[in-house]
Amino acid sequence: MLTANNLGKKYKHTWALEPISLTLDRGMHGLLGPNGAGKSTLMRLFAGLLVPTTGDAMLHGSSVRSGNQVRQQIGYVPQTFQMFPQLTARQWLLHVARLKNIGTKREREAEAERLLRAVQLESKADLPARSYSTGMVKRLGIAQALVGSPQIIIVDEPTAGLDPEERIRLRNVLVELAQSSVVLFSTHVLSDVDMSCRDVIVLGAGKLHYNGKLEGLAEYASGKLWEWEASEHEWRAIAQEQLLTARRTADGIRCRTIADLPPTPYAAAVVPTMEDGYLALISSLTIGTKR
Ligand SMILES: Nc1ncnc2c1ncn2[C@@H]1O[C@H](COP(=O)(O)OP(=O)(O)OP(=O)(O)O)[C@@H](O)[C@H]1O
Repeated sequence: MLTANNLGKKYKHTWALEPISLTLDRGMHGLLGPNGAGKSTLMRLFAGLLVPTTGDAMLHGSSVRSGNQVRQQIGYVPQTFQMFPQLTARQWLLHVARLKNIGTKREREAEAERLLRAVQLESKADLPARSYSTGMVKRLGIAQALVGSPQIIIVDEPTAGLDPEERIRLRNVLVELAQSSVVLFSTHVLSDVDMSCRDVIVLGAGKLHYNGKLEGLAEYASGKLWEWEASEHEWRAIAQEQLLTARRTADGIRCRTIADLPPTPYAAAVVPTMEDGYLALISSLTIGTKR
C-alpha cells in the first residue's frame, strides 16, 4: 500500500504539488491533469526521486526514501527512457539486474527472460535497441523497472506518441501487472484511463481535485451535458471552444457541449461519460482561474 501523507513540493514560492493525502491499493490508478498540473511531481515524490517540502510518501509505513530495501520495491519509468542504443533488450535487462544485485548469473538470465515475455519483446530480444520502434522502447522501459518484481510500478505518460495498436498493447501490459501490484500511470489520453482503470486521481495547477472511482468522475458533467442537431449555418455561429465535439450526420451537425443551461431550446440533456466529467471538472477549474 502506497500512501501520501500531507505530501507536497514547493519550488521557491510556488507549490508544484500542494500537500495531499491519499492511499493507493493494488490495481490500476490513472493520473490525469492538464500540463503543469503536478503529475510528474507526484510520481517522482512517490518514486523517492524528489525530496518533499512537507510530509512524506510511505510504502507499508516506511518512507520511500528510507533506504534501498524500500526503493527496490518501487519501479519508476520516466517520460523519456534513455538507454544505450547499441545494447539489445536482453543485454540491457541483464545489466539492470546486475545493478539491482539480482542473485546469480542464471537467476539474472531467468529474470530477463521473464520480463521480455511480460512486455512481449521476446522476438526482438537480441536485436540492438536502435532498431526498436517508440513503442518497443517504452515497453523495454517498463521491463527494466520491473527487474526484481517491485510491488509498485509508476509510469509517466506510457502511451504518449504511440500508434493505437501499440497503445493498446502497452495498456494491456500494465493491466496485467496491476493484477498483483499497484500501478500508477499518468496520461493525457482519457480513453486509456477509461479502458483500464477503476480508480482515478485528477490534479490541476498543483491541487488534488478528484481521487476516487472512474464512475464518480462522470458526475461532474451530470445535468450539464447537452446535444443538439445544428445546421451548417448555426454551427458556424457557435464559438468553437464551447463545443466538446461536433460531427456531421445525415441531418446536419451533431453538437455536444457542457454548460449549466441548455445552449439552445433544441438541446437535450445526455448521460455523461467519464471523459465528459473530466472535461467539466477541468473547465470549471479554468473558469475559476480566470475569475
Ligand atoms: N525543478 C523545477 N523547478 C521549478 N518548477 C518546477 C520544477 N519542476 C516542475 N516545476 C513546476 O511544477 C509544476 C508541475 O510540474 P509537473 O511536471 O509535475 O506537471 P505535469 O502535470 O507532469 O505536466 P505535464 O503534463 O506537462 O508533464 C509546473 O508548473 C512546473 O513548471
